[in-house]
Amino acid sequence: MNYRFEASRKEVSTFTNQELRDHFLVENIFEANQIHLTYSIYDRMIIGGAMPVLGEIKLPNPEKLKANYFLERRELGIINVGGPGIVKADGQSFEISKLSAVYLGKGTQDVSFSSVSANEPAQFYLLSSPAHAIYPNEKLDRENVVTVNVGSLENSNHRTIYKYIHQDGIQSCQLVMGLTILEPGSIWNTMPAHVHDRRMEAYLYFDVKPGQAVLHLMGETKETKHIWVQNHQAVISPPWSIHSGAGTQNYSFIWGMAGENKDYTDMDFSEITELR
Ligand SMILES: O=C[C@H](O)[C@@H](O)CC(=O)C(=O)O
Ligand SMILES: [Zn+2]
Repeated sequence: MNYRFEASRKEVSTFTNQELRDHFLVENIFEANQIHLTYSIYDRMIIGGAMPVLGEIKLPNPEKLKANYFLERRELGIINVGGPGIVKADGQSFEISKLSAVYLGKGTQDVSFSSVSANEPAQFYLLSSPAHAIYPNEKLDRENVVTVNVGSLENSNHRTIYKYIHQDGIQSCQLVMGLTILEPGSIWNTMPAHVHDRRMEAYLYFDVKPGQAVLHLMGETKETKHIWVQNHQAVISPPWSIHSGAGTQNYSFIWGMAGENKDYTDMDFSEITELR
């Protein structure tokens, strides 16, 4: 498991492109038959991916957690962005196709991942935050997810927000998770930009078409920075940072947060004309 420590606002404002990438970009999420995990010190979120091709892969118990098992003091949100796959949790089996999700609560001991077909491997995106209470393990199929249609083609930000784990959805201790799909011709996510000092956020960009990329924006409103992000790469957003992006074409991304509250609408917006 990789570690990503904090960087101050002042420090970030002086970062070179490479330093910015080293701190905030997670390049390796999905690798055949592997689980990759990155531990961010921001709200102690673990960001990762599991891509089983042949057989099962187990959720490990990284030494750094000093736990008896991964979910001893944590909860886990899983969204599949690949082919149909199976999540096994203490003997219970959840089959999920693309864009369906599973929540696993604190106390779940044995977790493993497999694909229905090696020709179309599942790609499970993983987000885990510390948990103090047990909430039931649950699956949510894509067709049952609460959606909100926002933005407009005129503003190049027409998109649908799918909310999975949040105040009024799957219950969790602090994890909030969902995804956003941009319509063809729309490229901007989260514009007007916002911050929520109360929660960190992480993004996984997916369904970025071959040859295309996303310009992810971060930093303070008056000191913005950018990172070019490829398909299936993730970015970590500190609680004080904006998180927004413009693609060279439409794309999708999974967002996830942890912190003070699970209120999706708790955002402090910036005026677009205030951005620097
Ligand atoms: O705090 C919420 C997150 O930043 C995202 O859900 C925003 C988003 O998906 C969008 O506006 O496109
Ligand atoms: Zn946000």
